[in-house]
Amino acid sequence: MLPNIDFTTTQSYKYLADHYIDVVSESLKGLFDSDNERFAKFSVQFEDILLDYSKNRVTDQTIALLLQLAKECRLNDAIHAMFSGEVINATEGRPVLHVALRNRSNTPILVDGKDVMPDVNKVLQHMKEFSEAIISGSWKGYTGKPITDVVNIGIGGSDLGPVMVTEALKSYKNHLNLHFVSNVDGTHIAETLKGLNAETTLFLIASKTFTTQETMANAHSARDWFIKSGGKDEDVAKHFAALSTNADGVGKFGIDTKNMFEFWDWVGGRYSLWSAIGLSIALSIGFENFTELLAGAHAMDNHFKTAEPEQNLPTILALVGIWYNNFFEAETNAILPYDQYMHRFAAYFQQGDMESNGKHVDRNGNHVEYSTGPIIWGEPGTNGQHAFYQLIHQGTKLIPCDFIAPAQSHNPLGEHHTMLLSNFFAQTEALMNGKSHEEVVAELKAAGKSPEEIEKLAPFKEFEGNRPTNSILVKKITPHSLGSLIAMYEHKIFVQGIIWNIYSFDQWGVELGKQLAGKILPELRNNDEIKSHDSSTNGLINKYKAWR
Ligand SMILES: O=P(O)(O)OC[C@H]1O[C@@H](O)[C@@H](O)[C@@H](O)[C@@H]1O
Repeated sequence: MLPNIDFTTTQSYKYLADHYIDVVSESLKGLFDSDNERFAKFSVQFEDILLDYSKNRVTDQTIALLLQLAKECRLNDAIHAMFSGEVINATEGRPVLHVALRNRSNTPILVDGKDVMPDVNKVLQHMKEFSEAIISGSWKGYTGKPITDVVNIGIGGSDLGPVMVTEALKSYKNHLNLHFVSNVDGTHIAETLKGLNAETTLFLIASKTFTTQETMANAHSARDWFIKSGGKDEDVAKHFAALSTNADGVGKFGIDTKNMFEFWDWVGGRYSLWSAIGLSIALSIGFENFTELLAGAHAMDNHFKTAEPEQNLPTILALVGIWYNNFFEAETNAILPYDQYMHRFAAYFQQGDMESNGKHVDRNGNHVEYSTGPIIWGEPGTNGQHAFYQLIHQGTKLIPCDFIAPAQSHNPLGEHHTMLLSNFFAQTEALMNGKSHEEVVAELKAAGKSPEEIEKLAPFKEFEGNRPTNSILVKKITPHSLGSLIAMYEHKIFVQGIIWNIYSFDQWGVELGKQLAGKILPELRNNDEIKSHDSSTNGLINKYKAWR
């Protein structure tokens, strides 16, 4: 059982609310000036990942109170409940065990009294054999040629993780060309299939439920294309594999169950890249590297489970996030990787975080009276600097940012990486220090501006500063460190969900739109005038019918 505590009724919450009044008037610059030990105090390292959270609007007391909050919300009990396979996804009646998928120590994890590890290992073995056969070319297509292209068809959690990881680890990639089709917009599959040869293409139909409209539509179109290109029904087995929990659905689609890679209902879609859903990753970077990704995540799991809260990276990140979300009333959290390979990292955690903690009902079914999950967004640096950083620096909104950068580049080209990192360091410093009126005046004076011009221009050139950031410096983005980094954010989301007393592992909020689309679809199949909806929806549908 998860604890069930309204965090706003805890003693630490009340202290934090009072304490906030003091901290809000403090400047980060001042906090650094008055404490030489600030970096040493407010940074933690786990393996090759350094989290520096010193550029946050926190004091010793803030951190102490936040840690007390975690304690009062019985975070440790919640962690124990997850890792021991309790049914913590109560609205779906399931345990939450993505940690079992990467449990490299193989210690038994029980669901309904049965150890899940033998099944986990069996699927991993299947993934190993299959990926090795495809990569080596010993697996042949229907005309005897080796596979050159792999198309993963899936959406949401069955797409975002594999896309993000295969991009982030592109420098580990082998000769196979990877493609991802997610959108039901026919353009996505049509454009992808354009350059492909059916004889050498492998489709992975990735869907936990094997009922998702988009994925099923794309899978059928892929099958039609395959048959039209010359493949026969009996050749489908050589070119289609399924990654799913739904064996019946897979069978009905016509995929040989020998080519089905199973996972289980205790794996949430947005936590499934560690499961069979990761097959495209294993194909792209090889099974050894895939297991390194799992090992990195497992190492972070152990850290999360055992490290003291004040040394615990996911816990610290979560608590600092709560400080901004619930006291400063920050609405968003930007994730800004200074690594081009990680360009889908923020998009990945948009689902990871927002589908998990975008909930307004607590674990008792009551409407919460506090803010829950933040809006997650971001793009890689330095691109973002030339796009939206203006608002982060000088806008009216407080945007806590996570800056992530590798110390070592996979492409050490001239001075590029040094330049990239100089921006990484400069941005967090600039956001913290800002630029005072005096500094702006001195600068304008030095540039030869008149006193009138200086007076006019100065306000526009000033930066208030005091804008908080986390810096996450990683030695190098490897399968191992990336695994740890992803798991760190996953557990951050978990901790926040525990404190907000919400269920982080269901996603009922995606259902209503699906239901309505199902109702509207048949209405679009004829040319009758539609009157059954509100005037806006009727008007739009009828105009669409007139224009199509
Ligand atoms: O993997 P399948 O079952 O196709 O689901 C794909 C996605 O569907 C969405 O509606 C959400 O429920 C996601 O959590 C899920 O990842």
